[in-house]
Amino acid sequence: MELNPKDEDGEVLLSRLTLEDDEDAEVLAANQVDRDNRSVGKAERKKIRKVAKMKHVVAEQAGVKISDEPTNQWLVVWGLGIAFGTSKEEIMTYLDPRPVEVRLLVDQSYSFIRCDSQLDASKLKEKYHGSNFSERQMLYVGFVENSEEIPEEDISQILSFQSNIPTGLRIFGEFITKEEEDLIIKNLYVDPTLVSNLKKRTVQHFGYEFRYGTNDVDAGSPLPNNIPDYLKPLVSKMVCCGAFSEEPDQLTVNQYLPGQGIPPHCDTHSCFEGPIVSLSLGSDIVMDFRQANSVCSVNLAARSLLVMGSTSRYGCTHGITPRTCDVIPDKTYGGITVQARKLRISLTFRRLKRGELACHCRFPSLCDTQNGKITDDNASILEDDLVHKVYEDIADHFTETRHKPWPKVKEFVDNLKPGDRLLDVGCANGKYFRINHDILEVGMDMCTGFLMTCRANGNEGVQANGLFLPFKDSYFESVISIAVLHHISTKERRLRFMSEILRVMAPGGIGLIYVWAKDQSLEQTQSTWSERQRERKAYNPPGSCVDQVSDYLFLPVHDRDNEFPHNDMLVPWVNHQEKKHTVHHRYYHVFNEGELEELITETQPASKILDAYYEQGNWVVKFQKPVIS
Ligand SMILES: O=C(O)CCC(=O)C(=O)O
Ligand SMILES: [Fe+2]
Repeated sequence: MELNPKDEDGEVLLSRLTLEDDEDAEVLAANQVDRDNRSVGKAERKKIRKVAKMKHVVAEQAGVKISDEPTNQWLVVWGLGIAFGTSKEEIMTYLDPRPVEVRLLVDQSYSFIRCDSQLDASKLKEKYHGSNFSERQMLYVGFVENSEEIPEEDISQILSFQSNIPTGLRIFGEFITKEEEDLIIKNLYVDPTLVSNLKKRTVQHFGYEFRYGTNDVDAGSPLPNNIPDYLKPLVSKMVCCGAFSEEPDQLTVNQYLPGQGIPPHCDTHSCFEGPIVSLSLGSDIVMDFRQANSVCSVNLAARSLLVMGSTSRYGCTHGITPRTCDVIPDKTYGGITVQARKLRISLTFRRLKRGELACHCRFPSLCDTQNGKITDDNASILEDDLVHKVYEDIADHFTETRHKPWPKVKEFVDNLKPGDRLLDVGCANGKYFRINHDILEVGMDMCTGFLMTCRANGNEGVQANGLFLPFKDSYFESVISIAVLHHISTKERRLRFMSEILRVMAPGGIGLIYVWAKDQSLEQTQSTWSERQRERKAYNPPGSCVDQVSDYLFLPVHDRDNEFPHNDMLVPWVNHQEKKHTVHHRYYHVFNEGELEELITETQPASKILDAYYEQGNWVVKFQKPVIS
C-alpha cells in the first residue's frame, strides 16, 4: 500500500494541487523553456519543470527563495519530507556528506538541510539533484538564498506526547522477539466468516465478540473459538509480568492498514475486570488517551505490550486517528519526525467480569454502571435542554445555513396530487413549502425562531411537539419529517412520534422520514485533499469527549472528524454568528441500518415500506399507511 497518493513521478498530490490552483509565472516560464529547448533531452526538461515547481511551492508555502547557485550551508531537498513519510533519521543517514541539521515541515514533500559547509552543500546538490531516493521518489535539490526565513519546526504537533500521562498506563517495549512476532502473524488464520470488515479496519474475535458501538460483549453468547493455543505462551508471559492477575478469556484482533484507525472509546466498565492489554505487531502507531480537556499521545512500537489500568482504563478514552503517518518527537535529533505507518495487527486481551458487575470507579462519566441511562423520566428534560432550547438559540444561524431542499424530498413533494394535504413535522424554516403549488401545506415545529421565518414567508406554521400532534385523525394525505426523529431520545418516544404521524395520516397516505445514520460514510467519495485535511484536523481533537446532561447523566460529544462511536451522542453546533463562536450541544440518536424501517413497521397500524435507502449520511424510509387498519 502506498504511503501517500502520488502521481507518476512520485510527486505528492497535495503539492501538485497547490501548484495547479494558481498557475505560477515560473512554471509558465519553465514550459516556455521546454518549448524553446526542444533539443534538450526529455529527462532534462522534466528536471527543469520540477525545479520551477519546487521554487514556486517553497517560496509560496515557506517564504524561502531557492537559487541555482551556491549560497550558504542550507539546501532544500524536494522528495524527502513528512508528506513522503521520510523520517529525520532516514534523511540523516541517507545523505552523504551527512548533514548537521534537518528541518521538517508538517505535510510538506520537502525538507531543509543544513550542511557542515558550503562545499558540502554543493557536493550534496551535485550528487542528489535529479536522483532516485526510491523507485517512486525522485529528489530535487536547490540552494537556499534567505536561510534566515527557513521556518522553525512546528513543535505544537508533539505537545501531547509524554504530557498528562494517565496513571495505570504501562508500555513494555520489545515484549516479544521479532521471530515470535512473525510466528504470531503467520498463525493468525483469518477465517473470512468470522471477520467483520469495519469500515476503518478488519476485526476478528475469540472467546466473545467485542461489540463496537456498545464497547461490550454478550457474556451469554460465547464464540465457538477460544483464544488459540499458539498464544498460550504469550498469555502466560502476560500473567508472569503482572499485566493480568488471571488469564484473559477474550481476544480481539484488529488489523489496520495505513490510513485506518479506531474512534476514541472506553471499553465498558461493567464487562471486564482488571486491565485491558494490547500487543502491537507489524507497525508502530500513535494512540491517544483523552481525559476531560487533555490529550496524551503515546507511541506504540511494534512488539510492545500496552497495559491500560486504573485511570488510563476507566477515566480515559483511547483511540487511533486514521492517518498514514504519525508526527512524533525525534528522540535523537530533537524537534519532530515522521513515522510512516505499515500494516499493524493488534491483539487486545480482556477478562470478562464474573459475579458482581457494578463498577465503583471515580469516573462516572465513562462508567456504564454509574452513568444514568436515558429514561422516560429524564428524556423530556433532555430534549427540552438539548434540542428545543438549543434550536431556539441557534435558529437564526441555522436558517442561514439551510436553504437548499434535498432533491429527493423535493421530488416527493412535487409528486403529490393536486388538493393533497401535506404535513411537515419539524418544518424548521419551511424550506419544503411552495415547491408544489397545488397542495395544502401545514408545518409544525417547537422552535419559535423557525416558525417566525416560516410564517414571514407566508406559510402555515403551528407550534407543537411531534409527540402530541394537534391535528385530527386521518387528515393528511402525506407527511414528511426531515431530520427530526433523531432528536427523540428513547425508543418508546420514537414509537410514539411515529404513531402520531400515522394517526394523522389518511389511510393509504404516504410518508417520508429522514434520520441521521450512525455510519456517516457509506457512499463516501472523499477526495485525497479532504482526506488529508481531515487527517490534519484530527491532530488537534477537541479536548472534551463527554458532557454532563444532568447530575447523573453524561453523554459523549461527537468529534466530527471521527465516526459516531455510540448511538446517543451530543453533536456540537458552532455558532459563527456570535462574536465568541459559541458551541451548543444538540442531542442526537443516530440510527443503525434497518432501525428506522423496524420502528416504522413496529408502529401500529403497520405500514408498508415503499422505499428505504441511504443518502449522504441519512437513512431514509418512504412508507404507506394501510388502507384498512
Ligand atoms: O489496536 C489497539 O491497540 C487497541 C484496540 C482497541 O482499543 C479495542 O479493540 O478496543
Ligand atoms: Fe479499546
